[in-house]
Amino acid sequence: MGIRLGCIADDFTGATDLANNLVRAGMRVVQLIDVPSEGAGQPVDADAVVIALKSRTVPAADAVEASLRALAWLRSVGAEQIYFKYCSTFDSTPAGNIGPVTEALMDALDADFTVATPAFPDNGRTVFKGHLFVGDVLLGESSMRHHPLTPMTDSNLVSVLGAQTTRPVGLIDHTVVAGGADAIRARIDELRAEGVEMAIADAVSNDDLVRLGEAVRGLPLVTAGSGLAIGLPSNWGFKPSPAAAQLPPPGGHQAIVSGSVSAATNGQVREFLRSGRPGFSVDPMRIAAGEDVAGEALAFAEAHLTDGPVLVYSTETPDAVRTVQGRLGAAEAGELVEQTLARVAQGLVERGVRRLVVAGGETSGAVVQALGITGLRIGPQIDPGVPWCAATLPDGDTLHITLKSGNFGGPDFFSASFALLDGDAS
Ligand SMILES: Nc1ncnc2c1ncn2[C@@H]1O[C@H](COP(=O)(O)OP(=O)(O)O)[C@@H](O)[C@H]1O
Ligand SMILES: O=C(O)[C@@H](O)C(=O)COP(=O)(O)O
Repeated sequence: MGIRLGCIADDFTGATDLANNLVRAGMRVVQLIDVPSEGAGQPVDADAVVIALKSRTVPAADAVEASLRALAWLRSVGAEQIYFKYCSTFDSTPAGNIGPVTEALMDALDADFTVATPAFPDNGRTVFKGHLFVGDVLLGESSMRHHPLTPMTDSNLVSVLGAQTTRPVGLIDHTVVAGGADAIRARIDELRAEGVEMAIADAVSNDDLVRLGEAVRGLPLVTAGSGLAIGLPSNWGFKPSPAAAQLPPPGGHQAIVSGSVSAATNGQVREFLRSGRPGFSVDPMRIAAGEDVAGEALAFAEAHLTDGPVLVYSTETPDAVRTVQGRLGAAEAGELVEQTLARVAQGLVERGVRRLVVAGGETSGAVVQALGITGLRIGPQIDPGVPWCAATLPDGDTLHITLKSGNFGGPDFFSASFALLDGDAS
């Protein structure tokens, strides 16, 4: 059996989130970090392949180029349908990258229609009348309005996507979705006849995603958060399986590296420190001043690693982040912090850490690249959208790693993740 679903994820936490939902719906999934170099990685023994890119916040032309390279590779291994995965909060700007990447993939696949839905009800992301809700509030009223790189102030996804593409954008609203796959297909035909090429699809429950999944069977391209993955595997006869993939037994020291500035991560960092666990705060202004902040963080960690998990974090409140960005520039501050945290992660692994939690999508990209990881095996789910994974380090050792999306996970996520790993795999 060949590759059924070929997936292109625009960040690394998003990729494991998607892989996790596919595994739980019964597919065997291989997750690759970036596009394999020519000739590498074939043949692939899996039902789905997820290629993790770091393309969410790069210039649109670079995101398009990387996504088309990923597409070419996925087609070379025979993928039957392509899934472009973006954030469940539709993180993007008027310049992209969701619109431009979708257009480029449609052109390359000769696709005249695709759907777009970031809905992920298990994590409180629902779409109704084209408007995205985060928990009980509209996207534009949620903490995402303060995001450092992709502030989301408009909740109407038809207009958000419309601003990023020259193609007409329509809506498959909830009345249609509730009517089932035939009704959705009829609406798609109607939109096509009107010249619409992309449509935001409403979904407020997993049942809606299952109905949508059935309806988009046969479309060459679908675009979504990770939620739609719940509804696709059954198109090929895969059955949901609560038994997440087994990972090898864990060992080694435990650490957390957090560069996420999302509201949920702020709460998780506060909770970890409140419970008396050790944490080292990384100050971007000190990095910019040329101080050896990574070295200090590693010396701190080394003194505590034998007593349990240690946290190294740059996580700060939106006000503090804005102040730093005002002084250094948003992109420059982000880059400085990402590179420092990536060096810290490398140093932690050199000091025997083999169970590592990383918080934040951009941060995870920097860390995984610095560690030389090329693929991940998906293990048990800690919280919706966040699985433990196993990676092989360049020296052959196994690292258990979880890449936590900024706004995912309960307040005690850090402690709970280590407890789950030890309970599950020991
Ligand atoms: N204290 C800080 N000041 C300014 N920028 C920061 C700070 N801490 C982290 N950042 C940057 O903010 C961005 C956070 O993005 P990401 O890692 O995707 O997490 P999230 O989206 O959950 O906030 C990264 O580029 C990170 O380097
Ligand atoms: O879809 C989602 O919300 C996540 O999979 C995701 O992509 C989150 O990104 P970060 O908040 O940047 O971790």
